[in-house]
Amino acid sequence: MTIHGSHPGLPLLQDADLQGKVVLVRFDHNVVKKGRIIDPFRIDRTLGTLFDIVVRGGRPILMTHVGRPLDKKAGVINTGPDSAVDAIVDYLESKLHSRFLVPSLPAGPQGIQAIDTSINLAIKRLRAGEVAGIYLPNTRWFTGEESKGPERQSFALQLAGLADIFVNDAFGSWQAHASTVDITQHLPSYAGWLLQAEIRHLAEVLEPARPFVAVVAGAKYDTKIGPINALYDQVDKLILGGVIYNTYLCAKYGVRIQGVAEEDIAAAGELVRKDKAAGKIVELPLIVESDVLGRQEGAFRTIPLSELTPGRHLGYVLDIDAASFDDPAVREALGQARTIFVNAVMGFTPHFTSGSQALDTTIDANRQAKKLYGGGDTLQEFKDLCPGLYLSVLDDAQYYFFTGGGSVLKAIEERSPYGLAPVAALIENAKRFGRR
Ligand SMILES: Nc1ncnc2c1ncn2[C@@H]1O[C@H](COP(=O)(O)OP(=O)(O)O)[C@@H](O)[C@H]1O
Ligand SMILES: O=C(OP(=O)(O)O)[C@H](O)COP(=O)(O)O
Repeated sequence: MTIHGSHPGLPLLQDADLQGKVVLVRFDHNVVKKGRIIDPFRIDRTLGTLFDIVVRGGRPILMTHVGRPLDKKAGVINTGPDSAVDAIVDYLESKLHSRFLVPSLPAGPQGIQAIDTSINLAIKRLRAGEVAGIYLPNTRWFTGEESKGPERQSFALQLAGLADIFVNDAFGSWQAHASTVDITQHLPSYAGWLLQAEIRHLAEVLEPARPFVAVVAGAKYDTKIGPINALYDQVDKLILGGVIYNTYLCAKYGVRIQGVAEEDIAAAGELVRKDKAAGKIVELPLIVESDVLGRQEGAFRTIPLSELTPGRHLGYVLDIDAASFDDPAVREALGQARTIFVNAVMGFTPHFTSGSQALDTTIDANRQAKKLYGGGDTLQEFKDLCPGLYLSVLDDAQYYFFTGGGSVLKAIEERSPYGLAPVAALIENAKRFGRR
C-alpha cells in the first residue's frame, strides 16, 4: 500500500453506480460562525463531488456539522441560528443557481430526536427533480450524532433510510460520529473526490522532506493535545502558539495563566517531559498578556519568557508578539525547513492578529520549503491578514491548503490517512458489501 496512490481497499466515488440513486453525502462545510460564512474555501473544494453526483444521475442529500453545539457539561445541544446550515445553503443556491430544501425538524434541549416522516415529501420532490438537493440540519443538532447510547445507532439507521448510497467527502470531520462512521454500517459507501485528493496530499506530511517543522496553535486544545504528543515524535522542530502554547508554558515554567485549566496543564506535562530529552520545541520568546479577554488600549503588554518565574500568575495570554519571529532560533527553524505544516492561529481573533501575520510572512520567506496549511480558522486568518499573499499562492505548487487541521494532526498521529476513523470505516464497508 502506498499513500501516493489510494489504498487498494478504499471504495471510490468514481466506481459507484449513481443513476437514479439518492446519495447521502457528508461534507465538512463547517465554515459558519455566528450564522455567517467566514471563508467558503471548504465549500468550494466540494463542488466537484456535488457536480459529479448530479451529472451521473444521483440525487443528493447533503449534510455537515457546524461548530460544537453540544454543551458536554450541561448535556444540552444548542440548536440556535448561530450553528444552522442556512448560510451554507444560501451560498450554494447563489453559487449554483439551484434550490436546496432544508427540512425543519423539531428540536428540544437534547437536540433533534428523530428524522420524522415529513422528510418523505422532500425526498419525493428530490426524486422528481423539483429541487437540486436536500440539506439536512447541522448533524450535531441530532441527539444521536455524538451520543454513546442507543440514539446513535437509531440516528445512523434513520440516515441510511433516506438514501441508497453514502459518500464521505468530509476530510475535516475526522471525529468518529454517527454521520461519519456509523452510517457506513448500513449503506454502500464511497470516498468523494475531495477526500481522495486530501489523502494523496497527506503523503507530504507523512513522508516529509526534512527538516520537517510543524506550527500548531489555536483553541481546540482538548482534541489536539493527543495528536500533538504523537506529532512531536515525527517532526524535527515544533513551534506552538495560542491556547496550546499557554498550557505548555504553565507546565514548563510553573506559572499560571488566566483561563488555563489545571487538568490541561497536567496533560501538557508530557510534552514538557519529552522535550527535556529531545529539545525539539522552538519557543516563541515574546508573549502578549492582557488584563481583559479582548483588546483594550493600555490593558495588554509584551512579556519575555525570561520573566516567567515559577509561581507567577499572568492574566490572559492572547497573542505572540510579532518580534518573536526575529529570534535567531525561530528564524533558523522556519528558514531551514523543507516541509512546514501549519495549523496555527497564533492569537485571540479578531482582536490579536500580529502573531499570525508575522508567522505567515516569515514562512513565505522560505522559498525552498513545501508549505502545507490546514484548519478552518488557520486558512481564514491567512486570507484575511495576508490577502495578497494568499491569492498569489493559491495555485503555487509550494503551497497546499488542507480543508482540515485536526484531520492532518490525527493522520500524523496514526501515521497513515487510513487510520482516520471515517476513512477506515469506508474500507471496512467495502469489505462488508463485498465490493473489494
Ligand atoms: N491565545 C489565545 N487565546 C484564546 N483564543 C485563541 C488564542 N489563540 C488563538 N485563539 C483562537 O483559536 C481559534 C482557532 O483555533 P482552532 O479552531 O484550533 O484552529 P483551526 O480552525 O485553524 O484548526 C480562533 O478562534 C482564535 O481566536
Ligand atoms: O474545523 C474543523 O477542524 P479544524 O479546526 O481542525 O480544521 C472540522 O470541521 C472539525 O471540527 P471538530 O474539531 O469540531 O470536529
